[in-house]
Amino acid sequence: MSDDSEVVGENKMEFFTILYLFEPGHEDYQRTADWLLSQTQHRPKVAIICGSGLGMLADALKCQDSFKYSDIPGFPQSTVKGHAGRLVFGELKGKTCVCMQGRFHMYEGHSLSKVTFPVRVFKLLGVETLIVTNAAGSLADSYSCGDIMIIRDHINFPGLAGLNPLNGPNDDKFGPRFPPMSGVYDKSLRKMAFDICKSMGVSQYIQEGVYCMVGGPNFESIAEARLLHKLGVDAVGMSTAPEVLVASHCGMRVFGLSLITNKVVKSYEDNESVNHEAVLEVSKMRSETLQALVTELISRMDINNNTA
Ligand SMILES: O=P(O)(O)O[C@@H]1C[C@H](O)[C@@H](CO)O1
Ligand code: HPA
Repeated sequence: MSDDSEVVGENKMEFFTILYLFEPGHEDYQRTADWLLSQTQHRPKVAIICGSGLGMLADALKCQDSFKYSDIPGFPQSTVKGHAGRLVFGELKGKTCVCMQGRFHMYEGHSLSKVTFPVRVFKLLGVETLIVTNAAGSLADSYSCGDIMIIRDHINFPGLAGLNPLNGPNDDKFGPRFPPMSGVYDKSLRKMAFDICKSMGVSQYIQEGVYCMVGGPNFESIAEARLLHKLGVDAVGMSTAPEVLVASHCGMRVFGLSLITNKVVKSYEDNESVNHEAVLEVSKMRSETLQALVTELISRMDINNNTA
């Protein structure tokens, strides 16, 4: 007969085992991918995830096939303003792409496997490169509102605290149990983006730095902002790291951009405060530059395009 502590331990295991039964399995991702493949002739090699207010990135796609998230079997729903909730397939300078107009955030109540569900579906569609974009607040003193930060690396705060989309049984068909996270943001794509910005004449507001994901939905307190600043964070937001993690786990190449929509308040003397409307307003301000940058980056990418 086991003592009480052993019984508690056993129950705990059972709880987590039951919990993971409700997580998507390989057949769920496959079902969604098969449905999409049956609805469009496009066979994308590049996927773009649009951050808050950045859905216009999809407007550049030609010969579009577009699907509301609510019509896609297994897809979660967007609930945040500035995230339209549409998946758009199309051609960009001869390269086939799929673009998420709206992403899923943990604070909306989605589990991290739901937040990252589309990324694994993209993998099954044949996507090899993921471009992530987000709206973020800056901690770096040298950054200004409207700057575009090429993401060099990230700090995944929820991940460090044990909230990880790869928790639970590992699906070896996607990737290894213990994936490395160093060098995830592709160096050659980052260099290419810098070169493009130079030729576009916009280098003065291009930065490169470290993005930090926090859980949200609240913006940071001043003490939290100071902590992040001390940790070397350049920009903070509420997304991106889980998507990048899952993309890298299944072998995708990753490139990321943060649009600096606000400076995070770090001083008790500062009476400014941020709000979502202001974030969306600044996103609009840089939409053309971001679209031109992403379009040129994709057009220069070495992609083996095969259309169905
Ligand atoms: O989807 P992203 O990361 O661009 O959205 C940011 C973070 C919050 O969802 C929202 C705050 O305004 O914008
Ligand atoms: N903090 C967190 N997320 C954000 C911010 C911010 O200041 N701005 C846009 N998304």
